[in-house]
Parts: sequence; structure tokens; C-alpha cells
Amino acid sequence: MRSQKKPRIGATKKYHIQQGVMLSTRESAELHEEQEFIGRLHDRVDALRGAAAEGVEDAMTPVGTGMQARLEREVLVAERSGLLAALDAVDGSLCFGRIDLSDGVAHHIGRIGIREDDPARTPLLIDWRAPVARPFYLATGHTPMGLRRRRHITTEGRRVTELHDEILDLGDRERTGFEDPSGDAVLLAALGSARTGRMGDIVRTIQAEQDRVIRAPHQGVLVVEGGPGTGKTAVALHRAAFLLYEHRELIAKRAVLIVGPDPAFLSYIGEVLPALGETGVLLATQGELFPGVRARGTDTPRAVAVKGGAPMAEALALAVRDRQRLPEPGAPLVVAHDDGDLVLDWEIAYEARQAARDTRLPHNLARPHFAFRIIDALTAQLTERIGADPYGGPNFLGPDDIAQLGKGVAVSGEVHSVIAELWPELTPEEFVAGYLADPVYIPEADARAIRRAPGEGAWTPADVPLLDEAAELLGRDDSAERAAAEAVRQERVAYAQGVLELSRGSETYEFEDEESERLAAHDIIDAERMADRQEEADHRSAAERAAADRTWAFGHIIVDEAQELSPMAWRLLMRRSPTRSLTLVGDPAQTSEEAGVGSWEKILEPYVGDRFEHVRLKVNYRTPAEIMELAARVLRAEDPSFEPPGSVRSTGEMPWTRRSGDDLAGAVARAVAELTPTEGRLAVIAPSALHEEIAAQLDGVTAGAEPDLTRTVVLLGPRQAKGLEFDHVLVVEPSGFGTSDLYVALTRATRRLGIVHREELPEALRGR
Ligand SMILES: Nc1ncnc2c1ncn2[C@@H]1O[C@H](COP(=O)(O)OP(=O)(O)OP(=O)(O)O)[C@@H](O)[C@H]1O
Repeated sequence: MRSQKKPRIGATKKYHIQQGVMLSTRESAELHEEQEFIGRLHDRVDALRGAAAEGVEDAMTPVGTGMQARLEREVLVAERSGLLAALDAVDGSLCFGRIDLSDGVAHHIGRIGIREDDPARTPLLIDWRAPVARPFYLATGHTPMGLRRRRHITTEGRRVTELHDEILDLGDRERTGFEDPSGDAVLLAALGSARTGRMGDIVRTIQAEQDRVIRAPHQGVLVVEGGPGTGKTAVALHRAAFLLYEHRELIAKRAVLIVGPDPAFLSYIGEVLPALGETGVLLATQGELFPGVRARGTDTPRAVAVKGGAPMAEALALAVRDRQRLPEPGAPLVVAHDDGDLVLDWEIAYEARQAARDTRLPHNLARPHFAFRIIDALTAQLTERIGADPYGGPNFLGPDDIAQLGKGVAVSGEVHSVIAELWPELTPEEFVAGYLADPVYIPEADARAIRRAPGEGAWTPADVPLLDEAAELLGRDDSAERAAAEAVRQERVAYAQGVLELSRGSETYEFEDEESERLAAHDIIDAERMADRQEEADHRSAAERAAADRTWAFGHIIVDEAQELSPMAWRLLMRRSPTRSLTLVGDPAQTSEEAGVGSWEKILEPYVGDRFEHVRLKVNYRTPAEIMELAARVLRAEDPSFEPPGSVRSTGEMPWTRRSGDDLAGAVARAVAELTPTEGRLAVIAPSALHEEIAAQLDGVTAGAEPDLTRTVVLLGPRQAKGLEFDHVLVVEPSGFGTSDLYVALTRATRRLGIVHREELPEALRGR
């Protein structure tokens, strides 16, 4: 541990630029220059915002009725609304840095790129994701990357409040007066600041090891592993923003999916990307990944493990085959028909089933093949009965008669209900509900753990991968819908064709308009593409469309707390990423006991073999060294060689433990009163069984599945605390936690940690 050498919070020199503080002439000049720049930048943003707002209004006002005008209008509205939203979102702390190059050029760095309103569209503010901005994050005195100086700029609204300079050219004697000798004042201030219950972005202070992960190539699978507080989540979110910027065409169109462990976590991280001006992202828990199903139910840990286990895939596949039935041999089904009863025996059904299975199509798509064979066989039976020559000659019926008979069989309600009985059309929901009512092809003990009577209990997150698996096995016979959609498309093509012809006729008119540099519609587009574009323009954003489409292939998928996902969940996610463009973020030491696959190799082997990148983040930015030392003892009790990530800070405040006597909730209430911060947040992390008792003693504090993390005091179960952080944490009755849950709970605080207990403490926490 490096705690001895670490600066203490508050011990770093700060350069607060306030009224009344004496500044040297040089400092005043520097400050004036930055203030002047920030003013100019905001004036430009105001102008852009005004133009965008006006543009949205203009674009919404119809200027023409043609297809071209409509298309352009829709595109303009979308573009300008997006620009407006981005400008509004990034307004706070728009510019946060400046790099001065050795050749005298300087660039200001910010959340988005802004250009001057001049003919050359000179860059005014460089987007943090642009290659030019990279030295801001990577340059060191050892490798200055062409930089003389790096400046961090802190603003409040439009006022510059702090400047921190780092000299990167060690031969440069020039000083501004704002030098930060340690180079980490801004980082430490960010880490020590009060929490709000919502994660903030780290764009001002991304560290070099994090920058490399954020900007790694998008193809393939990247595993980001690291202990608590190493910034895995922050890095993953900034990576999403980077990929959307770098590959706007490729990735924004297909959207980015971010999968997190629960709704509270998603609301915790939900503001990071909008603050970076990015909205093309779908945030979802596992329970939300099957459109139309909101998985609100809960499972026992055992049921979660069984439902998530790899053998479920095979069991479901076999269970689907069981729904393709045959009559008992020797007990044929009799089908009433106007021309006399028909007999459907084992042989006929067997051959039809074989032919349908040979297509290798999913159940519902193979069903028409089964039906066709059955109808064919029954028609042959009828033909034989009606047209047979009693004297053994050829059948009296001609092809037209036979076709007529076939039609009669094909539309017979009786025939249809027999086919439905032998090979029913199934929805994933009815199939999985049926399977859970009577689980087969798994050991009886496992079946007992997941058995659920039809209609009993809600869908659970662990059911979602089963529903998705079932949807794959069953397929959806959407031929009727597709035929209808194609008919609509053809109409649209015909309409577009008409528009293009009109547009050709008005060619001179289009080009007479000197102001307009736009090409006429027919120069750039044919009718089919125009029809397609109209369809695209009609639609929702990529993220919204993706949310509603089970078969959507995402541009990139980020999985947080990836160590928690089951083999069945991985199958689901990999279907959503046919190109295997994924970032997986996790910490095996924080895996819940019953969850997970075990190792990244095991998770990924079925999908990409050993072709994945693996990086480790090694610095803990959240938990002070004093708290981390205690948390590490919990894991060392099981694995003496365990090494936690090194904390970047120490606070001098030791974590404390307090025994309560009988009135545990009373002791918790007293500790909460002591710890409740005037600013920031406090979490009480306690076994769920104690929540009611504890909540009764805490004013205005409730427990529940979706806690409001923005409240000053929050009561959570250990699993709910995963991925979150608070200024202060009170852990209650740690003997009721599993090892990894306890490790998670102990590593959530950025400042202070207290432990209150009535029972004996776990061995690792004793003696404090
Ligand atoms: N470069 C940075 N600059 C400022 N803050 C940072 C930086 N890196 C990480 N942090 C902060 O450290 C805290 C922990 O980050 P994060 O939640 O991403 O860690 P994690 O590795 O996902 O942790 P866990 O596994 O415990 O959930 C957050 O408050 C984050 O904003």
C-alpha cells in the first residue's frame, strides 16, 4: 500500500480565485485571458443554441409539400433538436482544459467540439474525444507529447474559479503562478467532493490507464477488470461516448446497449452520458431485455442458479421437441370431414414431423411444413377413397379434382385443430410458463427449485434469458406481417417514383434558386432508397427501436458487473451482438456466491475462443486507504494472497465498529444521526431481514426494490449496494453477509465507514 506517501484530502494547495484575493500581475493576466475565452465560448454557444432553436422552428414549418422537402425537414428537425439537447446538457463546465504546445499553439478542451463562426470554421473548443485532445490525458514530464503545459480550468457557470497548471517541458522556465506541483489537485478535489446520489462524469480527470481503455478499438471483446473503485463503470461509460463519437455512422445507427445489475444502478449512472452530450444509448437490466416483459418477480438464489445454468439451453430445446407430438401407435386420430372421416395415424404424423424437422427451422417456422405434409397425406387418403376404381384401374380423379379436394382439407377447421394439437404454434411466454410448470430434462432437485404453477408469480430477471432462448427455438411466423409491410413499401416506392418524376419536371426551378446548393432529389436518390429513407425518417431513435426489437443487433454492448451474468444471460447478449463488439466490465472478487460463470475464459470461450483483450485497472479512486485495508482483510481471510487495488487517497479517518446490545435499530439510528452529512450522502447497508426494524427508527427512510439514491440517507441490502458509492457508509450486522457481499459493502464509502453489530463480528473484522 502507498498510503504513507499519499496526500491527505484538504492538504493540497488550492488556487481559489475569489474576489479580494491578491493575484500577481502575471496571474491576473492569465486569469483575464481565460475568463475572456470562456466568455467568448459561451457567446458562441448562445448563438448556436439560438440558431438551433430557430432552426427547429423553421424546420417544423412546412416550406414545400414534396417528398424532398419533407425528408429534409425531418432530418433538420432531428439534427437541430439533437444539437440543442447536446448544447443544453453540456452547458455546465463546457470547457475544462487547455494544452499549450511547444510550437506556441494552444487548444482548449471541452465536452463537445465548437467552431468559430468564420469561413474556415476554426475550432474554438476541441472535443475531449478528438485525437488532438489526447495529450491532455496522456502527456507526462517524461513523455510530453509535444506539450509545454497542461492547464485544468474550473468554472462556476461562466466564471473561472480555479486554474491549475502542470509544466511538461522541464526546460521551460516560464511560470504562470498557477502551477500545481503534484499535478493531482484537480483529481483529488473531484474524488473528495460530496456525492449527489448520481454518478458524475470524469472527463476532466481521466487517467492515462483509463484513457487507453476508453479509446481501445471497438472491434472484438474487451474485458476490463479491476477492484472496487478503480473506475470501471466510469471508464465503460466514457468508452460508450468515445465510440459514439469515433464511429458515429457505424455505432450510433445501431445504438449502444449498456447492461447493469439493477434499476437503482441504472438510475445512478443514467446522467453520465447525457452530460457528455450523448443520448444514443439504451440502458437496461437483464430483466428488461425481452421486449414486452417487465420482470418484476424474484427467485430464490437456487432458482437463479438453475435457470441461469448452461444445461437449460439443451433442456428447453428438448422440451420444444416434446411439443411436436404424434398419435399413439395403433390409436390414430379421426378427423371429421364433409366427405367422410379421415384417419391420421402414427406413420403419417411421423413422416410429416420428420420432414418438418429436417428443415432445421425453428418450431413455429417449421410448422407450415408439418401442416403441408399432413394436409397432403389426408388429401391423398380422400382421393383414394373417392376416386378409387373398384376394379383396380387408375384413380378416376384428375389433378383439378384433387386440387379441389386438397383445398377442402386445407381449410377444414377439424384438420387445423388436429395439426394445432400435434404441432401447436407457441409464443415464448406460453412455452416458458408451461416449462416452468413442469420442468423436464433437468435433475428433479433442480426442477423443484424452479417449478412454478401457471399464472403464479411474475416473470423474474432469470426468466428473461429463458424467454429469449425460447423465442430463438420457436421463431416467429411473421410471413403475413412481412407481406403486409412489403405491400406498404411497394406503395411508397410507387409514390416516390411519382415524386421523382415531378422533381425532374421542375429541374430548372430547383437550380434557379441561387441560394440553394442542394441537388435535386433525382440526382442523389432513386425511388427505392427514397422510400426506405422515408421509412427511416418516420421512425424513433435507434435506441428506442432497439428497445422494442428482440432481434436488434447493437453497434456495441457494454456489460457492467459482468461477473454476475449467467451462461444463459450470455447467450442472450451474444445474440444481440453478432459482430461481437463488446466491453465487459467486472471484478471477480465481487461476484455473488450463486451467480456468474467463474472466469472470463469460460464466459467467452463458446463465442470468441481465446480472442479477447484483457486489461486491469489497478488504482482505487473511491475508497480511502484506511477503509480499503479493512475490506481487504475480509477477502484475505479466504485467500491470504489477495491484493486489493491501491487507494489513491488516505483521509486519516479510521473505520470504526460498535456493538449495540439488544437494541440494534436504536444503535443504528444513533450512528446515522452522527454520520449524516450536511452535504453528500449516507448509506446504511444491512441484511434485508433487518430493513423494517431499522427503517422504523429512521425518519423518512424507506427500504425497497428501487431506492431513491438522491436522498441524504438511503437504506440498502448488500446486493443493492453493488456499483454504488456514498460519502459515508454504515454497515449493519456484517455476520449476516456473504464474503463478497461484505467486501462490496465495505468498499462503497468515499470518506467514512462505521460498522454496528449485535451478533459476533466476522473474524476478519475483529480486534478493531
Ligand atoms: N479519473 C477519474 N477522475 C475522477 N474520478 C474518478 C476517476 N476514475 C474514477 N473516479 C471516481 O471513482 C469512483 C469509482 O468509480 P467507478 O464506480 O467507476 O468504479 P468501479 O471500478 O466501477 O467500482 P465498483 O467495482 O466498486 O463498482 C467514482 O466516483 C468515479 O467517478
